[in-house]
Formats: sequence, C-alpha cells, structure tokens
Amino acid sequence: MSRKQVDHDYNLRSMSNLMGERWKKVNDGGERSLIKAPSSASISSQGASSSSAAASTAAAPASTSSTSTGDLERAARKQFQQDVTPGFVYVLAVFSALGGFLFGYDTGVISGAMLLLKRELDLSPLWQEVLISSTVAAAALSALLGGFLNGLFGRRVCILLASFFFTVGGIVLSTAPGKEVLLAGRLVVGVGLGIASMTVPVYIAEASPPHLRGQLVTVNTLFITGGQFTASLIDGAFSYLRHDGWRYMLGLSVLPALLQFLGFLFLPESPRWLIQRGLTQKARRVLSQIRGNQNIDEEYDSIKNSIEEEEKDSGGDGPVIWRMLTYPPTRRALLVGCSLQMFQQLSGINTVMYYSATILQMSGVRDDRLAIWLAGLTTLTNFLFTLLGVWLVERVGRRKLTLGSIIGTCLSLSLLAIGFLLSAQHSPPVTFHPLEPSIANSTCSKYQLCEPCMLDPGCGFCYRDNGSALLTSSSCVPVNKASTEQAAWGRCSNSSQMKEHTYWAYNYCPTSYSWLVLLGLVFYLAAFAPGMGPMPWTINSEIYPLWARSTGNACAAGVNWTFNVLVSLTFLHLAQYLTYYGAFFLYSSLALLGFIFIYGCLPETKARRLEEIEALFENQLCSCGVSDSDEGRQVEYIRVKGSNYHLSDNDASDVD
Ligand SMILES: O[C@H]1[C@H](O)[C@@H](O)[C@H](O)[C@@H](O)[C@H]1O
Repeated sequence: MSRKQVDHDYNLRSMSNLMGERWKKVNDGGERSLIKAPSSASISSQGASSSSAAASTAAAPASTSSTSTGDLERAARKQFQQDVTPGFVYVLAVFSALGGFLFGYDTGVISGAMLLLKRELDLSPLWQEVLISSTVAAAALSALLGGFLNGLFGRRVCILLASFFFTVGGIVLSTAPGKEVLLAGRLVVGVGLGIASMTVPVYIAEASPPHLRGQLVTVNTLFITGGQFTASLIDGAFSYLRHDGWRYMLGLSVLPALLQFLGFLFLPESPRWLIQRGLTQKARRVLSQIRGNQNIDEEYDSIKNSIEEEEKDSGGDGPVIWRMLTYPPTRRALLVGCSLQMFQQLSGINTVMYYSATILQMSGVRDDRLAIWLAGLTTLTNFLFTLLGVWLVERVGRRKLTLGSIIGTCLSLSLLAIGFLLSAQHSPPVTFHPLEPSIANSTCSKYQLCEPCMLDPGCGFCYRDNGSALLTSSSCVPVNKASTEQAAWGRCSNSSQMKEHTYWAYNYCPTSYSWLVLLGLVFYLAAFAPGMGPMPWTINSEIYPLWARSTGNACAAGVNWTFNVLVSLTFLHLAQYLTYYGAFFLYSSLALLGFIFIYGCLPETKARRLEEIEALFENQLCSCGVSDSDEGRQVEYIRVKGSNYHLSDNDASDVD
C-alpha cells in the first residue's frame, strides 16, 4: 500500500498517544529535534497555521531550565515560522490564481457587455445566447483536453497556454468588427478558461505544504469570485459609455492575463510533475526553491516513493482514464470529485447570480442602471463569503464545511422558492385589456394574472404604481422582439418616454413578498460561497494520486462546465414549465440529494499529504458517514534535523 510505504519515510508522531510533552535533543551535527504533542489549545486553534503549530512546541519539560527552554522555544518558533511557510509559495499561488480571476471576470463581464452589444450590433436573442454559452461550452471541452496537455507538458506550460489564450481572446474581443469575430474571441477565451480551471488548483495543491494546501487552493475560488465582482464593477462603470463600452469591458481582461503570462515565464514547474517525468535534479531544485531554506530530502523521497508505489498499484497499462475506472480507489475518487462539481452547479449558483438583477427588480428597484450596480452587491457578497471559506477550510476541514454549506444552500433555495410561491399566489391581476393593433396577434391578452403573463417569454406586464399599491390599469402585452426592455406596442413601448408611475416588468411581477426573496438570496450566498463554491475545486485538487491527477481534474472541471451550461440554458424553460418556485424547489431537492451523497461519500482530506489521500478511497464508497471519527485527525509538521516531520495520531512507534 503506497501510504504505508510512504509513512516509513517520515517520522510519524502520535498526537493522541503523546500525553506529555516531549523534548528531544539530538546532537547530530548540532541540529535539534523538537517533538511534542500539541496542547489542546493548539489543537483547537491549529487551523494548520504555522504560528499555532510552532506554539505547540512552546512548553518544555520541568527538567529543562526555563531560561534555555524559553530561548529554544523562541528560536524554534522563529525558525519554524520561516521554514513552514516560505513566502515564495504565496507568490506562486497568487500568480496562479490570476487564472481564477480571469475565470470569474470573463464569465461575469458578459452580462453587462451584452446589454450594450445587443443594441450596437443588433444581436438577435439567438446570437446573444450563442455568445454567452459558447465560452462555457468551449471551456467544458478544453477542460477535458487540458488533462491530456497537463500530463504531457506539465502544469506550468498549461498555465502559460491558458494565459496566452486569455490575452489573444481579450484582444480579439475588444477589436471585433462584428458578431462573427466576437464569437471567435469568446471561443478562444473559453479554451483558456477550461485549461486554467483544471490546471490552477492542481498546480497550487502540488506546490503547497499540506497544512496550507486547502487555504491556498481555496484562494483560487476567492479569485474567481473576485473576478466576478470586478466584472460587475466594470460593467457598471462602462454601461454609461453607450458607444464601444463593451470593448473596454471585454478587453480589460488582457491586463491580468498578460501579468500571469509574464509571471509564469519565471515561475517553476510543479515538482511532483517533474519527479513523475523523471526530471529529478530539476525537481529537487524547484522543491527547495519553493520550500525556502528547508531540507527537502524527506519530502522529495516521499513523493518519489509514492509515485513509484502508485504506478505499481494503478493497474498496468492503457489510457489513464481507463486505469482510473478499473482501479477502485481512483474510480471512487473520480465519482466523488465529479459529483461534487455536478452538485455545485445543480445548486443553481449561476442562475441565482444571473437572476439577482431580476430579484432586485422584483424588490422595487426599477432603474436598470441601479439594478446593475446592486447586482454588484450580489457578487460582492459571494466574494466576501468565499473569504470566510478560505478562513474556515483548514479550521473545520473540507467535509464539515461542504456539508454545512450544502444544507444551508438547500434551505435558502427553499426560502427563495417560498418567496416566489407567495409572490405567485398574490400575483397582481390583469385589469386592463388594451386593443391590439391589427397586425399584432398575440397570446398575451388571454392571461388574467401577471404570473402566467411573465412566465410567457413573449409577454410582459405593463402597470402603473403610485408607490403604495398597484393601480388598476395593468395589462399583459407582447414584448418588443428587439429589446426586452420595452413592450412591442402601447403605453410601455418606449422605455425612455414612459409616463410617470408606468412600469414595464419583463421576467418578473411586482410583489410585496420581494423581501422574502431578497432574504433568500442573501442567505443563499452566505451558505453557498464558503463551502459549495470553493470545496469542489479544492477537494478535486487533492483526491487523486499523481498519475491520475490531471485526468481526474480534467473530468471534474469538464463536468462543472457542462452542468454550468445545462443549468443556465434550461432555467428559463424550467421556469416556464415549473414556474419560478417550482424551479427553485427543484434546485433545493437536488441540493438535498447532494447533501446525502456528500454525507455518505466524502472523506476528510484536511492536512493529509497528497500521497496519503488515495488510502481514503480504499474502503467501499459511501461509508464515510460512519467513519466521521476520522475527522479529528490532526497533522503537524515540525522541523527536525532540518527536515519536515509529520505528526499523526495513528503512529506512535517512532517517537524517540
Ligand atoms: O466555484 C465557482 C464559484 O462559486 C462561482 O461563483 C461560480 O460562478 C462558478 O460556477 C463556480 O464554479
């Protein structure tokens, strides 16, 4: 078994068995070993931070003089803090996470750009849909291709390639003379997105020390949501520039893309990939560069041994995906990884984000521009709660965070659904039936309530509101095919010249239950963003053995993008057939299904070495719910004889 083998290469120290504090001094070349069990305080606050880990060395036994102990403690703590987290790993994580930023920016900016584009280029609804979904579809395909490229050329080349695509795509988009070139630009950006989305988490996970891995990979999702927030600000700012504003919106992504490209010309390849390719000297050099001044022998040997073991275990020849599917631990890991990504998208995040402007309009925000700015608040909330996830991931672990998040998501989706249900039940009636012009022959006039009227994509609700109650003259009229912002004819047909207190509602109904929907939206983001947003990416970056890592992440990212496009494309149809509350109840049930799956099938990977994690999938799938006790395992790294040592609670044999 690879894990057992690897454990020989590390000095595993028991934490639970070590009741007292131990202090070991080895006069071996003048270097010291500091070994002790962490105090309960350090366990609870550990959060894998280097400072708390160092603090666990803080108490010396009575036999040691307090002065020398204090000096040693201080020296150990200082060295520990420097050694455990060399700054270079942060530089590397931030430059990689620019890929996440571009992911968020390029997927987020298009909605604002589209408002201007459709007017300027006279885009039909079909073209609008094609321009929006082409990027996501291209990302789904290129994420799968990215697995192959990653294995062949390495993580660094793939990130360079992705930022190259982002740069070229951004230039093409900002200079596009027409919709065909725009489509080409969106496809190029999509290819970059797919490759970046699967490579960046893998690269960060492979370069990070285990106690920081979760946090640093989660930073990538923080950058995704940061990109989405920035995009909404840029959309808001440039929406005032009616002519060519979209060129700036789409083109600005070139800056972070170039920055990442230039940065990665100087950043190193993943040491794990180098070792796998037999480039051992280079791997050593890179590993010691990333680990600062630490001795990397132990870690290097551990990775090397486990790669050899994994290769033996992995069940022979054939394409990687075949080997993954025929080898039970990787098959289970793949199922868990892909399902997590699927449930992330089935929880409706992108629908909620996309729909937030409408939700805000339901709440009485009728000014388009204001709605755009307020939608920025949604992306900001998503960003801020992802930050909470970065803070929590090493404290509560992946499993609890994901479980808590998905159950909150499920409840808030129900709240949203109830809000929509009450709005539908108290839907304002159609009280005014204007005479249709002779050329028009619409079905809109048959609706008696706002609810069925707004669910019909061809109709909208034109009403008068004096601010306190709906006035009587509310009608259901056809929408203008060229712009959903106005009716085809009648009082609401000229958005700029509409009479005071006359409003056009497309896609929503004015309701007094909007506060409930708004509450559901905020609750949803607060629940989703810290866990279900980042954890699928973080967990996927760590659950596969090295030989299967790029393929596993490629499949999972492909599943994410595929469900992203499926959920976004089907939402309006779903709303038409099931109504809004039906659609949100459906998402809520899917989230509940996700909770059951995660409860049963997701093991805790916190603080385990990547090489150890394969063993978590050796048991039959979906037995995790019964082995929750395993979650309490704490792992701590202490510098001993200039090396990394691994403290674990299940091996006390080599303490002295
Ligand atoms: O993890 C991210 C994040 O939660 C984003 O907000 C969302 O738009 C993406 O689809 C998702 O993959």
